[in-house]
Amino acid sequence: MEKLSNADLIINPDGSIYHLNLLPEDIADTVITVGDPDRVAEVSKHFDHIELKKGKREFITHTGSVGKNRVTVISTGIGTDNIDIVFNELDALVNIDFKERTVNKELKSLNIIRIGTSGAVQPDIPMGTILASSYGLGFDALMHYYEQQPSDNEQALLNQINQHFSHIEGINPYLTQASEDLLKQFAHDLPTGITATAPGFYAPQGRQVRAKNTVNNFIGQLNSFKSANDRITNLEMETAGIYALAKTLGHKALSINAILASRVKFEFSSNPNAIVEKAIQMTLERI
Ligand SMILES: O=P(O)(O)O[C@H]1O[C@H](CO)[C@@H](O)[C@H]1O
Ligand SMILES: O=c1cc[nH]c(=O)[nH]1
Repeated sequence: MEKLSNADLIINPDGSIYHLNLLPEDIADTVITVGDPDRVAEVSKHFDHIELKKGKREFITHTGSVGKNRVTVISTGIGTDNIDIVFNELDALVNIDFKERTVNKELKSLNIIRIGTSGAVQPDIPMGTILASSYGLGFDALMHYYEQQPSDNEQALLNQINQHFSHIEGINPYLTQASEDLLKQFAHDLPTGITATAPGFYAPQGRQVRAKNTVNNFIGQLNSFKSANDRITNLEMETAGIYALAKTLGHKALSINAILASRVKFEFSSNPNAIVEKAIQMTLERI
């Protein structure tokens, strides 16, 4: 079996993976990802027991238990460039033999749930809503570097989306569906919709402060997309990369969004922590 080189798979002298600073035994099969490193403790404060706290850069990890379930919570930082690092390294921890530098014969599939913050682009989704992403729609470039095999359903929906956005130069989105199993377990009673993942917070999410935007009324262009059963509900910066890389690597993923902003009503929450806390409690109760 082909060995992975020292430059492709970087293992620290203590046997941990390069950026996450974790050993294979440090992570559970259920992994919660959050963007903000400070949110890791906000999740693990609800654990019945914490067995491990580690970190490096923006990647903070706590592993512990919720009832009988072992759970890891890890921060990704902001953006799909960080998702590239976190997901490849989480996968390496469970699917690569670090001593032999070879891929394991039997591959493990993790259950990965993001608890993130997001802005709504539809007028009927108010601030404070907890919403699950039925699909992740990536306006960033991450997945153009990986081979993908969209399902017929994903390809058909992406074709309609491409047509809708065809007049905007330089946009070439990718689309991946949520894990149906995780949707059933965590989000059967939540509103759902397509989550658009942007490669930035300001102009890439239609915000204008001082620098001038090239795309006019991006929010209007997002919320006017309609197919038979699907519409774009919200904007953030990681979900599409998470769904696409998880699928590529054989893991299940679901994104739970705490809606902090209504982009159509020009509102941003004055108490974002309360909305995030609601999303955390709801997710942990369903593990
Ligand atoms: O609160 P998190 O999980 O970081 O998610 C959202 O908040 C950040 C921007 O403020 C981006 O990472 C976006 O995806
Ligand atoms: O509007 C928002 C709110 C949170 N996170 C984002 O990326 N966008």
